Amino acid sequence: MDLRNLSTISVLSDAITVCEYQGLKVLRVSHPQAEAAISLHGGHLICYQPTDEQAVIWLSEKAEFDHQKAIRGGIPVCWPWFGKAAAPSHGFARLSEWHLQEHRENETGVMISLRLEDSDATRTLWPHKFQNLLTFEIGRELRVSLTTTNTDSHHWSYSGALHTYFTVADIRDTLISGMGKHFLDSTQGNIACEGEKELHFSGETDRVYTSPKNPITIHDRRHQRQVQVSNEGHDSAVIWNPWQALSTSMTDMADTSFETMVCVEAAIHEFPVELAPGQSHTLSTQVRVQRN
Ligand SMILES: O=P(O)(O)OC[C@H]1O[C@H](O)[C@H](O)[C@@H](O)[C@@H]1O
Repeated sequence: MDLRNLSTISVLSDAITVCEYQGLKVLRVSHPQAEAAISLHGGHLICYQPTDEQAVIWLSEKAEFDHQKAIRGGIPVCWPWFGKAAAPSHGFARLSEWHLQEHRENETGVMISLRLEDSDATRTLWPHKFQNLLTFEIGRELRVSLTTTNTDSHHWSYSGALHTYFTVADIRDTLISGMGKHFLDSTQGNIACEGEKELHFSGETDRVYTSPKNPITIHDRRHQRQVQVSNEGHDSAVIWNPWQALSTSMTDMADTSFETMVCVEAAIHEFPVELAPGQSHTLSTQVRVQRN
């Protein structure tokens, strides 16, 4: 996505502009340390590129910008469940309109916070009151934090993920370390497996790593860089690449675009977080690029 193609609605500050892109409202961040874009539909970060660095976050060239759909790429917020535990898949947060709560900036970067609360529409899908604050800290590094508060009068629990899509030069020349050895293999009916310390890619990969370390490192050998992903408030790391056949079957992915992406997701998967009235929990992911 070329951020210059977004049409300006209003200027919020030196670094933040409210724009329109194919009917969606997008906050464009242009700061000496980094460029980024966040769609209010989904609370979805769709671009992040530190200055003098290649794009870090992957966005499908065929992504559909539509209020009814999730955007393919970026950082979808999967909440209050992960996957097909209920409908819609990955929960309703990535399909909801988020609201700007707060923004700040200084010489190191920009902070933007978005808010999503329960409504009649969310309560028909999930009968609980909540408040979600989603905070983006954008600079040389990226940090995304989802703080969930139970605003209801009864306990409830949730799961989910910050489902980050990373750009790589070539998935066949990429390896991942730090995700631990134990995983559930979604391509084989979620059987428990033990893998190697490094993950190489040669086919569809859809794994829930259940004892991940910090950081998980994406070794992008052709870009001659390492992307370090440090997660908090999670219990698992999901690693996903759909490979050729699945990419071809998806209307919002080009046939070969699996070659330039990999998802490393901070997930609450194994142990749903239970919150008493008034309690909060934060799930976060931090992304740092290091040159070889
Ligand atoms: O197509 P979506 O609903 O966005 O899901 C995309 C992918 O998300 C996760 O990584 C899951 O582990 C995959 O099984 C799923 O295919």
